Amino acid sequence: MLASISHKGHSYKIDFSKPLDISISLRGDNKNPMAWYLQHPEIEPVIDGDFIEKVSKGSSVNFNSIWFNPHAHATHTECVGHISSELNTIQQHLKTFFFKAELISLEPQQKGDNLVFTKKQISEKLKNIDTEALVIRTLPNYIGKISKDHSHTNWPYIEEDAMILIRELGIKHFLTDQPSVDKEKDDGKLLAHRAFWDYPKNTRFDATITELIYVPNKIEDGEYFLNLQPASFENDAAPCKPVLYKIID
Ligand SMILES: N[C@@H](CC(=O)c1ccccc1NC=O)C(=O)O
Repeated sequence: MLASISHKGHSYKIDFSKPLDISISLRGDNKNPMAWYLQHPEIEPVIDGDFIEKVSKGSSVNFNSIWFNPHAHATHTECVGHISSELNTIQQHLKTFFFKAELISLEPQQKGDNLVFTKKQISEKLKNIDTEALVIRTLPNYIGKISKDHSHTNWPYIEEDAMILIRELGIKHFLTDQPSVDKEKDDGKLLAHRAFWDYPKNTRFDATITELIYVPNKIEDGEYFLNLQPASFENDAAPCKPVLYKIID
């Protein structure tokens, strides 16, 4: 299914039959990725007395309850509600779901004990400074990311001035394969989150950060259309299925 898109004075073609899924599927065992010191999600049948709501146990339906945390377990999209004292939900603030996007792959730089993405790296690699969404794939990229336990790993993070650049370029949606854009243990500073949303000075309520994506190696760096589709949760964050579409011409 081909679609022709007119966007900011340019014409593009994409093929809806060729989605490039950059989400991680959620599962109820320890092959699920984990962060923030939680154990894995649970997907378990409802139990009513002696009766287990599972077809293989005599029920007419499979009827599972699911326990998970969007920030720790799922590809998830968050809004400023993640760091604000007042309630701001992804359902309230994200109102459109298609964006022009650029995917770049970056190897974080060692600075002392930390691995960081710098302003220089991003400004050198980014081709389209007009992009609405920026997707960063961390190098090295490997399939183990879809079941990694990130807790206590001090993952690579975005330096504050790099995030200020991203905001100043007008990029509204930022996607990363790390559990956070910030350093794991930062005494609550959350410098990149605050810089991205410009919170509390000039808050960008419609801007989002999507974490714990996985971008398979077969997807090349470049420009795409992005369908960013978080589930309809009245919460700061919701599980999300971001999908890229290659631009055909
Ligand atoms: N980096 C913060 C902690 C933090 O961001 C956090 C801690 C526990 C559970 C979730 C967290 N952030 C989730 O996005 C700190 O060290 O205070």
